[in-house]
Amino acid sequence: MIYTVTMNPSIDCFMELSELVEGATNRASEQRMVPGGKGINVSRVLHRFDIGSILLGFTAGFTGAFLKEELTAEGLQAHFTDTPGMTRINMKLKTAKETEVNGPSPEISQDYVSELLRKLELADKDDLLVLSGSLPPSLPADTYRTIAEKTPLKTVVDTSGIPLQKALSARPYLIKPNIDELTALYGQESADTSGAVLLARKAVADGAKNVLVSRGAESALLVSADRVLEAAVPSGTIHSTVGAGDSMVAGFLAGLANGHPPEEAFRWSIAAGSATAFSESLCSKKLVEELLPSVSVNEYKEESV
Ligand SMILES: Nc1ncnc2c1ncn2[C@@H]1O[C@H](COP(=O)(O)OP(=O)(O)O)[C@@H](O)[C@H]1O
Ligand SMILES: O=P(O)(O)OC[C@H]1O[C@](O)(COP(=O)(O)O)[C@@H](O)[C@@H]1O
Repeated sequence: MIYTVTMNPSIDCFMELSELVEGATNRASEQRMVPGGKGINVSRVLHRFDIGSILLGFTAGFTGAFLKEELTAEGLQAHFTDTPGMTRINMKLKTAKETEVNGPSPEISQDYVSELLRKLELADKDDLLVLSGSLPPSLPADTYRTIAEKTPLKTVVDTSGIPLQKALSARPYLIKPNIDELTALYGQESADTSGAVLLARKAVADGAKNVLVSRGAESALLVSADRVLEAAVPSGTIHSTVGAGDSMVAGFLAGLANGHPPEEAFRWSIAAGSATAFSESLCSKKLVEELLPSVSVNEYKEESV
């Protein structure tokens, strides 16, 4: 079984408008509200691949109730813990560009993390744990590391900044930084492909078994102690990149769950990320399957590192 943890879920409220004028009343032509948050998106995509997961994390208020209703109606196992406050709303504004305003997290006390750990005690040692998204600021920055260290489960961590840096020492099976998150992790402004490989290798030296680096339309890398793989990303028309990174995590896990080795799971990951970027919402299995043949993976040339 796969457990996904979303400590700071959201309702993602998508609005389309021709332009966004600061300081004016803007009117949207379209509006759509969907469950959001990184672990939740991973579970929603896995479900499209007929892979079950248990969704853990914290929900609050009527927005939290909406989340649980929607996810349950979709056939997902939403086992969230209710907390005081209000699950946030994240605005996703689509003009010619994508602008995001993510709401603040409710305050979550340490007691709720203890309750989450109790729920994880039910997991089997062969289960997989996905810790995804930002941490509520009321929790210590090493919360993911603490959870990963307290469970015997193989762990995937998809977060950024200090929580990611701290989680590395818990030796996660996989981390999935985008290029900005990877460069920020090591205090750099930017990195080209060889720079990204160097930084991903640092992350491996610091504890990650596999580092899946997404670089938007440019390429993606899968770096582990013994090899570096690079893949080109399919081209297509972008509808919304919200959830594309989460779809990569889900695609990778779906590939593994279907018995494929990591290099093939890497292909699934890119096909899923791009399928979401080319869709209005999260990817369909059908589009992922259509894109798969166009994703080729190569060993990264060592001499150019
Ligand atoms: N312009 C694009 N064209 C094709 N695929 C894209 C594009 N932007 C994103 N993707 C897909 O989404 C994945 C994740 O995108 P990226 O922006 O790097 O990560 P994140 O969503 O985590 O910030 C990419 O690896 C790729 O598969
Ligand atoms: O927890 P964070 O970092 O604020 O991110 C939450 C947001 O990220 C998403 O999970 C999408 O993430 P990606 O685009 O990186 O896949 C949204 O659903 C959500 O609004």
